[in-house]
Amino acid sequence: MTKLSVNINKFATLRNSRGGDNPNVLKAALDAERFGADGVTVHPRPDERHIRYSDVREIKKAIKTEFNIEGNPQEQKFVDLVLEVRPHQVTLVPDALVQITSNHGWDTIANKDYLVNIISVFKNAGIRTSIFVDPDVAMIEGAKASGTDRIELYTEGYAKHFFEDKEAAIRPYVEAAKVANELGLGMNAGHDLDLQNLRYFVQHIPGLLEVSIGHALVCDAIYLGYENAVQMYKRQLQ
Ligand SMILES: CC(=O)[C@@H](O)[C@H](O)COP(=O)(O)O
Ligand SMILES: NCC(=O)COP(=O)(O)O
Repeated sequence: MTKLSVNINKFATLRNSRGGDNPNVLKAALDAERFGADGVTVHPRPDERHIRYSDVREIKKAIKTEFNIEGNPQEQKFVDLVLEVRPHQVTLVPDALVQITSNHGWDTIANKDYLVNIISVFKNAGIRTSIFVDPDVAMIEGAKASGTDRIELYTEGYAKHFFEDKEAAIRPYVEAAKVANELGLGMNAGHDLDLQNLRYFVQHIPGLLEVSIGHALVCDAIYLGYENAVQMYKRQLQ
């Protein structure tokens, strides 16, 4: 069954908005796993707008399920943090500092040499690697050449068009998944997945190992309760 990794970035957004420690980010991570999540994801951005490097170190000491750290390895301090903390998985995301959120995958062809090198650094440290990619067959093939363990399909395009034409919205992802499975690439997915679009996605993407979900889940938790929200997302994966 596809695993759920809860991205707790937005708990940190709320905490930072008042300069205190409420909500406590470590508690959000531990509660996610207590409520049934299979893992926790954080995305410490260079400006620490939400998750701080100190949060990452604190969570690593206490987490019992899978820890996934996302970020851009072109920031040396991100590489240093990941090698220090050694999470189960690192997900490489090609975000520029100025981006409000992640909005594209790697050009795995243009960045092949760079990705081969940085992926080997993390793999040699015993950390599973995943790279954020668009549902583009050429990029999936390029990901295989990079030596990464997994890809993470960037699902904003699917979410954006889900209600207007879900068959069309899922089509590129089905194609990408077919190639990833043929190449023996592990497959994760994430970005803008929610309670409305998640089940259809999981039903149509064979071999999907993990979804990482944050923004919508935290928004749902405000209205439905955090424990209830985590369990509602888990039920979408059954
Ligand atoms: C890689 C990805 O799609 C998400 O983890 C995204 O990075 C969320 O980042 P924000 O929480 O800063 O929007
Ligand atoms: N990798 C995707 C992720 O961790 C969460 O993305 P979102 O659900 O906050 O859009």
